[in-house]
Amino acid sequence: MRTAYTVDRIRAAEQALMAQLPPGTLMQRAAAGLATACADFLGGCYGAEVVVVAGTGDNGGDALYAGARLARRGARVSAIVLDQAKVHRGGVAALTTAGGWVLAPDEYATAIAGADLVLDGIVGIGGKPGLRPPADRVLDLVEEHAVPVVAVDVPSGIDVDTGETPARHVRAELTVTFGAHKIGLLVDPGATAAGLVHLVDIGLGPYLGEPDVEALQADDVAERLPEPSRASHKYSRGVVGVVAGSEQYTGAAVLAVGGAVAGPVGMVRYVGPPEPTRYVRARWPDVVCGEGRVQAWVVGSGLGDDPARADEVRRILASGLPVLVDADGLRHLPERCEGPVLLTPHEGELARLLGVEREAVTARRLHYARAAAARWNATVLLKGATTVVAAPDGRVRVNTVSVPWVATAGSGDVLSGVCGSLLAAGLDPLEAGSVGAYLHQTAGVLASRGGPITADDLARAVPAAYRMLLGGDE
Ligand SMILES: NC(=O)C1=CN([C@@H]2O[C@H](COP(=O)(O)OP(=O)(O)OC[C@H]3O[C@@H](n4cnc5c(N)ncnc54)[C@H](OP(=O)(O)O)[C@@H]3O)[C@@H](O)[C@H]2O)[C@@H](O)CC1
Ligand SMILES: Nc1ncnc2c1ncn2[C@@H]1O[C@H](COP(=O)(O)OP(=O)(O)O)[C@@H](O)[C@H]1O
Ligand SMILES: [K+]
Repeated sequence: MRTAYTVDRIRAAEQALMAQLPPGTLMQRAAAGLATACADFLGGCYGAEVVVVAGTGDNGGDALYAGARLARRGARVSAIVLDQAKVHRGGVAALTTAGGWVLAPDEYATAIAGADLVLDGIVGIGGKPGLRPPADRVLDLVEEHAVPVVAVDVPSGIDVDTGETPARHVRAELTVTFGAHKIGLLVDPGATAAGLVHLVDIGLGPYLGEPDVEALQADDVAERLPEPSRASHKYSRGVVGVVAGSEQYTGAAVLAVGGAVAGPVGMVRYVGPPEPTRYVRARWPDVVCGEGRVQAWVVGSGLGDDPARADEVRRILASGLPVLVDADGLRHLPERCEGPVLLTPHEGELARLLGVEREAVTARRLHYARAAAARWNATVLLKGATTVVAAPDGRVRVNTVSVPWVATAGSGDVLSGVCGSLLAAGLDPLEAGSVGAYLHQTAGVLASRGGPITADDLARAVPAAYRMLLGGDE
């Protein structure tokens, strides 16, 4: 499990650990891990040109000490000191002792133009969002010359606790973070600004407590994927009912059912009008069409605006059974949901639900997913490159495994079927949403292999992704 914490929790853990260690120990641990990661990134130190950008706090200190280590290993390391009066003095002394040097302002442009790597030590967890002068001017040069950036702890300028980027910020190829992941490294748009994230263990683990945000990894997903036993029969494995598609949107029915049959349930029921029913029957002889007992429902994709279907959605939501509500179904939510409910909006749908602009949701994904979960007393899965799943009790999971080819028409319909199948097999909405999102994107990786895919390809790849995660034969 990848776990992320607020800045306050990380600071508290740091205090507890520091009280037991000689001064400066944690910074040296951080700098050593950072220097090793930079050397790996560069593919060797000797002769590499590295520019350290050091702000006024300990983040600058980490960057300078790492620069000193790289200089000792043969790199040519210079430093841009953003404020001479407040810079970490020990860090500057270590760098110059190791053969590095501090640049004069008229040398910045040439040094950055010739750099193989810029180390962003502008601000870390003590930073407020945005970049003050002269950091912004230095970043102009870095972007102009397209120099790769390794961010120290976090990409400077992001909101570390939320992943929001309300102002100018660094875009890194790699972020080397210390002690624990910060929430803003896992949630977009901060996650995108961070690039790849490498965690350096500095010993905070025993002091961190419960995480604020979690991200499942392959072994966590494998543990959670339901598997039948010798005693299983089709009903004990779970039955999922799908209410999706209409005369106009027949594809939504086929794709949502496609996701459901690819999941762990023993049986799928489809309930819908004649035309989509014909398509579903033709495609899956194993799907039972018509009402009947189920353990969970998937409702909403491609329903259109038929009032009879809206009543059906309301009736299902009032049943107390686990329900996944997607797309058009989201227009028929009660004032507050009862029972286990998983809502799966994309940003536009969540914006409409909450009466805000889509851009606001894009900018504040964690905030609005949490707000909607609290407002409707339901788990909210906000789709996108980093999917956020927020439960009404405050727990949050994000899915950071993704492939952009999955952003294709009908892909969300497949996701609804996959997550609904997991709900019917007994997972609670937070588990079903987070496991389903991981499974769906893993199917995308397998189906795509670097090229375009259709939603149908995605559904067909879900069983292979399931098998791979369980450690079965390829
Ligand atoms: N936690 C841990 O376990 C460990 C932490 N370690 C390291 O310490 C880092 C935290 O260091 P930190 O507390 O000194 O704060 P830091 O992030 O350097 O920035 C504060 C300074 O920046 C300034 N400033 C603020 N906003 C700004 C902006 N937008 N643009 C420009 N400047 C801005 C702010 O100025 P002020 O607002 O006070 O005027 C203040 O002077 C942490 O990220 C990690 O790298 C490791 O060494 C070891 C283990
Ligand atoms: N950039 C991206 N990278 C990976 N997956 C993405 C990206 N953007 C969207 N997705 C995924 O694609 C699916 C799109 O769903 P949705 O917006 O409902 O589309 P549709 O309504 O056409 O089915 C979701 O699972 C979402 O998480
Ligand atoms: K930084």
